[in-house]
Amino acid sequence: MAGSTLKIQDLHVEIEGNEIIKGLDLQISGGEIHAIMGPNGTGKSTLASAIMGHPSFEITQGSVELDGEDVLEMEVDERARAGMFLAMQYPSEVTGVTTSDFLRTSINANREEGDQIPLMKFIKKMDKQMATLDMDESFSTRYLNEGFSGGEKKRNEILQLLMLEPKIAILDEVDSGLDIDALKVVSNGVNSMRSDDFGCLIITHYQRLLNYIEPDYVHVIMQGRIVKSGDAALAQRLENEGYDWIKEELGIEDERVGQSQEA
Ligand SMILES: Nc1ncnc2c1ncn2[C@@H]1O[C@H](COP(=O)(O)OP(=O)(O)OP(=O)(O)O)[C@@H](O)[C@H]1O
Repeated sequence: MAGSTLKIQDLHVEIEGNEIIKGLDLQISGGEIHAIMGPNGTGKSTLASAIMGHPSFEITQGSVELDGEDVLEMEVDERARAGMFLAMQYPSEVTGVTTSDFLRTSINANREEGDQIPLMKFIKKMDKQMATLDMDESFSTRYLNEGFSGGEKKRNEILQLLMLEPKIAILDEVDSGLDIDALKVVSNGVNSMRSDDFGCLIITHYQRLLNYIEPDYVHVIMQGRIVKSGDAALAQRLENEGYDWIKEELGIEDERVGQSQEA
């Protein structure tokens, strides 16, 4: 079967009683790269966390389905096993667990008991993907993200993407903290995943990343909803003109950071 489809309909998400996502619709299918952009505090990371099942975010309305299966009924590990992946904006440091052990355990957790990845196959794959990402092999034996620089953490998130080969990935600001060379390397890594079996949602503030990973669709989120969609040219316009023209079009006077407000 070619590609999976993640379908989000009328999603409403609250945190501590504050509604952040207010009726969001989005569909991502295999073969498609979507980018989502929007001012600070408009709910981009909230959307990513809610889709992946972070317990702090309460979904009060709407649905998220992967190939017709109710994602919201799944535990976090079931979502990963179903083929969903999140590269986090702020990856956690995990002392005592090496990057290599983490990756092997994660891959095997997504496989059936009798189908665990053979050690040599795993090592070969990891070496290959670390080379793709221009990562020194010493990272494999370091504790997960411990003492990694901001850019190294982001590379490590993409290493997980390449190793786990999800059907649908959400990349939350993978470009933040990357130097220019690293941006290209990370983009090449993401582009190497491009196929009909892979759909991707890229959360970013900067058009620059989208020069390297060309999106099929660009969406703008404001006030917890997608208020505009287009192609790569939309990202270019945002880069040149900012968000004011969209606010004017929609009659949004003040996008206050961190406050619930009515549209
Ligand atoms: N754990 C939390 N407790 C309280 N409020 C939260 C929490 N997490 C997020 N929020 C609030 O939810 C709103 C949306 O945050 P979110 O991180 O989703 O925005 P964002 O669009 O990803 O922002 P940015 O572009 O700055 O990364 C913000 O006002 C934020 O302060």
